[in-house]
Amino acid sequence: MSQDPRAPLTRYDTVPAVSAVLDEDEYALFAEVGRLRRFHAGDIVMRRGVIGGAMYVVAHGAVELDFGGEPDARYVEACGFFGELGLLIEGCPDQADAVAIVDSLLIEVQRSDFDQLIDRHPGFGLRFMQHVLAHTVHGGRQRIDRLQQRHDALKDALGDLRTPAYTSDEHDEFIRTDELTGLLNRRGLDRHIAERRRSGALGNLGLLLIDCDRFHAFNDVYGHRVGDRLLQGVASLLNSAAGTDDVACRLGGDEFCLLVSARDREGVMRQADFLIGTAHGLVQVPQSPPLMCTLSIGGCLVTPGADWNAWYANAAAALARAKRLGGNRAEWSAPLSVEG
Ligand SMILES: Nc1nc2c(ncn2[C@@H]2O[C@H](COP(=O)(O)OP(=O)(O)OP(=O)(O)O)[C@@H](O)[C@H]2O)c(=O)[nH]1
Repeated sequence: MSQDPRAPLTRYDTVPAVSAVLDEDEYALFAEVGRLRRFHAGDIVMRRGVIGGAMYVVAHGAVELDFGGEPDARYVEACGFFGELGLLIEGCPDQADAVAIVDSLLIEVQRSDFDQLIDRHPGFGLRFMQHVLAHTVHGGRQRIDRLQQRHDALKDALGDLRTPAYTSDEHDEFIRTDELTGLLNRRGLDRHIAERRRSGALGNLGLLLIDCDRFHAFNDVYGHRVGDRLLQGVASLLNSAAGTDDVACRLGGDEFCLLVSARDREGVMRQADFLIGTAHGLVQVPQSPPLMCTLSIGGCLVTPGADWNAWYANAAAALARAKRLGGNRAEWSAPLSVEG
């Protein structure tokens, strides 16, 4: 059935949406012809390069799309759709790997379902194709912008290489900084402690050793990239808790530390409780993938006469206790007897 171009406007003739999210009417029509399919977290929904011919609409849950060669994956949540090109263009391979990142319910729409839909609602077919086209063009434009930015960054980097532009200060900062989080790395922390020791500023200091709870499982469920984002979130949390003289560091993997100005156990543990409480609060925010995981913390006072290895061992003993007790808590270690 073809539509008279002079026909009055229907509700499908409005300006097409740019994002790959269906409005209420579109969603209802796909739900009418599609088939509900359940996917568990980690299940593959479609593979890049495979000729699939089906489109999916997220009814509940979330799916990660990896287009390959793009720095960031795209997340599709309720009412979002993907796989539409495979549906609309016969023989067109799917453009992305799609993986359910939580248990999800998807509406699968085969080409025969879509044909049925067009027969029943011809105006809808036109409107949906406009929507897909607008989204594809917009996505293409974004991709071009990103390529342009990458090109500019590479050009700058090349320029920097030609002129040995790194000052020794910049080089110094580079080797002291953790690339993922921007916090100090172990080398940076060692230098910081050595400087403080030289200037006699190791007194009234506490050490918090901070570790993410069950991070291995988090990576398994949500993927390494989402795990990276969570580590960046932990770093932001530490930065926001750190006072002007405090220093946050990523020791490696999912282990961090915070050197805090504090005279006694109360001062150190106040900071630890703030971190535990804030992380726990963020975990409660319904968000997929989650913003945060719970933390475990071991705290102790820094004894200036001892060295990093002794402080670390002291805080690590408290951290191990916090983990044994189920995580999401801070434990304390009594000060070492060595005095400087
Ligand atoms: N995403 C991401 N994961 C990392 C990175 N560095 C280390 N990991 C992962 O962090 C996980 C650390 O897990 P574990 O130390 O075994 O402990 P856990 O699962 O947090 O368990 P508990 O500490 O006992 O609660 C490992 O699976 C590492 O692969 C990183 O830079 N990014």
